[in-house]
Amino acid sequence: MLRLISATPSPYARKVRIALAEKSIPFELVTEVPWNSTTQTPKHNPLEKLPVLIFEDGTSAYESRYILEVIEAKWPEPALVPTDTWERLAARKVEVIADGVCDACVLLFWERHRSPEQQSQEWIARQRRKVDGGLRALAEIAGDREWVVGDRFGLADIATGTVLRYLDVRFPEHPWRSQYPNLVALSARLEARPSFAGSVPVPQVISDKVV
Ligand SMILES: N[C@@H](CCC(=O)N[C@@H](CS(=O)(=O)O)C(=O)NCC(=O)O)C(=O)O
Repeated sequence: MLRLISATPSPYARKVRIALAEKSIPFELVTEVPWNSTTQTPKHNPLEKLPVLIFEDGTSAYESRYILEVIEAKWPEPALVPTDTWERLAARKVEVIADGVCDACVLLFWERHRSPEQQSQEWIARQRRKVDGGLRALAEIAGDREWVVGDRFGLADIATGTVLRYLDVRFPEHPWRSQYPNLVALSARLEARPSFAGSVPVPQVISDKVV
């Protein structure tokens, strides 16, 4: 059985969970805390990050963007990336922006885990700028169209939907809902899909000291 190492808050893992669900690919969800010493992730990814997709032969794929490319190659229908080269590249650019906002949220989250005197306000401000800039770009790209890129649901919607809901977990005070009504409407449409409803992110308990 195909296995996916995931974590309950992970937006990167949620992209993969949604893609597998949208393609009706059966898999075992292995939920863990990659920040605890009990994690199995390093056995399958030398970079020690989840998500990790583990195939029946024991080989693994890691880095969500790469995992999604592998899934698209192995199970092409229904397609989640446009066939047109430039539309496909537009969708991948949306994923770059969305992942970049998630990356900034992760850095912000850990900076805030440091003792107040250790926290760098400059570093926090820098990450917040990346979140604000990325959301602004996503709002401009999405506009008021039904789908973020092209004329059907796909990768760009998965990436955008997952980062928006991830903010509720890691950056709940961010005012994106008042800033971007178009993203609020898009998020509501996407979260109504069974693949999204079945993978809503929630915080996890981290027992080890990480920073
Ligand atoms: N670029 C990676 C990021 C993955 C990532 O940062 N995963 C986190 C967990 S979560 O933030 O997504 O919940 C992790 O495993 N971190 C462990 C580590 O960085 O050592 C991807 O897209 O897969």
